[in-house]
Amino acid sequence: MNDLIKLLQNLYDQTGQNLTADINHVYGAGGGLSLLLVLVLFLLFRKSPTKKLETPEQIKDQPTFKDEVEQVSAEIEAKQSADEVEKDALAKEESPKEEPTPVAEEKVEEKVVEISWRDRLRKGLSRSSSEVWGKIGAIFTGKGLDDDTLEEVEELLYGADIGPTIAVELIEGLEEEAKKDGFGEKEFKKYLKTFLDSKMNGVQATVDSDLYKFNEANRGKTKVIMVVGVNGAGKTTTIGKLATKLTAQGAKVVVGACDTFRAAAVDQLEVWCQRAGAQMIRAKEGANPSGVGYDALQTAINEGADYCILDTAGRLHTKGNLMEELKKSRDVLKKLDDSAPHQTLLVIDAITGQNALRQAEEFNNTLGLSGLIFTKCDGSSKAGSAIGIVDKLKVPIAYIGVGEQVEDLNIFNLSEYLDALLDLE
Ligand SMILES: Nc1nc2c(ncn2[C@@H]2O[C@H](COP(=O)(O)OP(=O)(O)OP(=O)(O)O)[C@@H](O)[C@H]2O)c(=O)[nH]1
Repeated sequence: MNDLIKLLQNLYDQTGQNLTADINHVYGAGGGLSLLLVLVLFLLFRKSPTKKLETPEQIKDQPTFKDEVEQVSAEIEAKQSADEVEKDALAKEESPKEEPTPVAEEKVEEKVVEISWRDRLRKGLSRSSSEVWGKIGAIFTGKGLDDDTLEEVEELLYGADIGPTIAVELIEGLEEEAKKDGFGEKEFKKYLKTFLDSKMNGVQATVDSDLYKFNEANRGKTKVIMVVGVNGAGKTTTIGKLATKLTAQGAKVVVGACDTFRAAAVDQLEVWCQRAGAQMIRAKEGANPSGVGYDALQTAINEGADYCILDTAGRLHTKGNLMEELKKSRDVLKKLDDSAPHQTLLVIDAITGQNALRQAEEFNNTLGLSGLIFTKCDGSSKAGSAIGIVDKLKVPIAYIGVGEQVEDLNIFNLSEYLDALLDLE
């Protein structure tokens, strides 16, 4: 106690207080210190209150210091990654919007089955080939012809739609040929090809090549093609295909929709022209067919088009007034170009058979045809009718159609046609 009194007196002296330390001062200082200690402890306990643990489970579950450290670390990590996400998002917002990376176009393996023209033609003429020419050929067995089989051949040839004149000539020749030893089906077909070729090739050589191939040297010299035929022969479809073939070669094409009777025909033509990239001129209100033809040619000349193709309304060759109207439509073109039309093409549906000759004769008498287009050879066994018309009228076949696609129309090649018709390799 004396030591404490001394310690207190020293403290008074050093701090310059004029006091005398005694036992009461020691008790007072001790009480003050105790109070200070209690206060410190109270504050400490209030800052980190401890939970009152009641059950053994609670005690067991009470997080240890290690747990707390791990939890705090996890919280810090979570906070850091949240900050990073937020930072990234902010950076993205601030940076100019990135264009989405174009997804590489998936290459769809499209199996485009390319069918050659030769195959299309053979397929198209297969009915004529098997139902007509195959049957006739099968009669020739290499053992000559007796009267009965000759009669059978005659009958089939007359029904082959090649026309009676050619049929008679053929039979006369065949009577002689069939006497030769070993004159079988193969020989018959070869003989037939030579015969038909000799009948047609002179006429076929007169087709104007401008119909097939656009000649750059003729750029801007509008070639006028007038397309005529009976209803539904395939005029509009053929014009669509033809326009497509010419524009594909770089030619500028104007098409005149001169069918003022059937609005659907004009709409159908418009679809073809849009696809082909050709300009179509349609009738102004109340216009007549000659007027549309005139307008179309005027446009074609003004715009330096290479071709002006005129689609006329279908008409029966037996209707005199309608045939006269066609003549008027043709003549009005001469006011703009006295050499127009440069081509007048008759579209013939192969199904027509022998009646096609009558049609062709009437149209030829009225307009003077420069070419024929045989359509729908795929749906008929009468594709042979083309032969009789060429021989009789001396008008060549310019194109042949064997289906509804653009690829189904092609230049008429005599040798190819006869090979397909007679099923020769
Ligand atoms: N199978 C087949 N169908 C064809 C061919 N050519 C045209 N057609 C179809 O024949 C139908 C008549 O063809 P269009 O072109 O409208 O005939 P159009 O002569 O213009 O007819 P109109 O305007 O009524 O005189 C259409 O359904 C064509 O798709 C062909 O070569 N083969």
